[in-house]
Amino acid sequence: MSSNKYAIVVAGGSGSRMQSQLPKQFIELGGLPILFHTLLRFKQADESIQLILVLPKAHQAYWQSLCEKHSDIAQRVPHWLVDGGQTRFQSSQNGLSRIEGDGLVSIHDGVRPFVEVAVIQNSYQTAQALGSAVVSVPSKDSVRVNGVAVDRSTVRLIQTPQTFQVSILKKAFETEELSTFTDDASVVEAAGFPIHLIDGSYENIKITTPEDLLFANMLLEKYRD
Ligand SMILES: Nc1ccn([C@@H]2O[C@H](COP(=O)(O)OP(=O)(O)OP(=O)(O)O)[C@@H](O)[C@H]2O)c(=O)n1
Ligand SMILES: C[C@](O)(CO)[C@H](O)COP(=O)(O)O
Repeated sequence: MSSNKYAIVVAGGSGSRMQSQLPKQFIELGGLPILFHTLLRFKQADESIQLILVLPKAHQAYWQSLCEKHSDIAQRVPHWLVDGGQTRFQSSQNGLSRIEGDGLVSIHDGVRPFVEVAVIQNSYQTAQALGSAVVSVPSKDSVRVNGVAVDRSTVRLIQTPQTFQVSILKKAFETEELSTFTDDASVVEAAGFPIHLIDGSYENIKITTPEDLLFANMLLEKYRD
């Protein structure tokens, strides 16, 4: 298998649940837009990772202006810019179309800036060995499906990164989109490939609603030196 490593950072959504004027991926944490924090984590994990950033066309000029404003950081995270799609599935697909040849590709939500470097590294190592690696955590709450209690120990909450052999992910994305495709692992599984779960962490939050920003700022404080 080729040793090329890619990361597709999807930030093509509209962030409607955040109810903020500024698209949520551009909101600043500690003076730096969220997206830069996320991109930096991948370069910290492995400098050889080639970054592909998926952004709506309408946000790209603003992103370029942020790259100029934060040029010292921007030069540490060189990336290809790809147009966002109508859905997350289409955004992943657009990012994937930028990759030629085989290797490993991680797909990660642009709004999960607290992913640990060790988790990213483990995801590439596991995908290298097994074809896929999907980050997950146990549920801390009790769980009911359609009102019926289920054994919580059987439940895993799924995060990103989700890392795959490029050829597997490309084959999986040849399909028509289904409403059940809420992440990339569900696309890969529907194509008949096995999914291997690896441990994530509760700090790897997806910044989705306003209260997530409160927690994000607390996390930032925790790691400030
Ligand atoms: N068409 C889309 C929809 C989502 N995403 C990305 O997928 C990640 C997870 O999605 P979510 O947090 O739901 O973001 P939004 O779709 O932007 O938010 P909302 O559902 O609140 O509108 C985000 O980084 C988002 O930008 C994307 O790249 N393209
Ligand atoms: C991909 C994901 O972050 C895994 O938990 C999640 O499925 C994205 O869901 P969203 O509704 O698009 O935020």
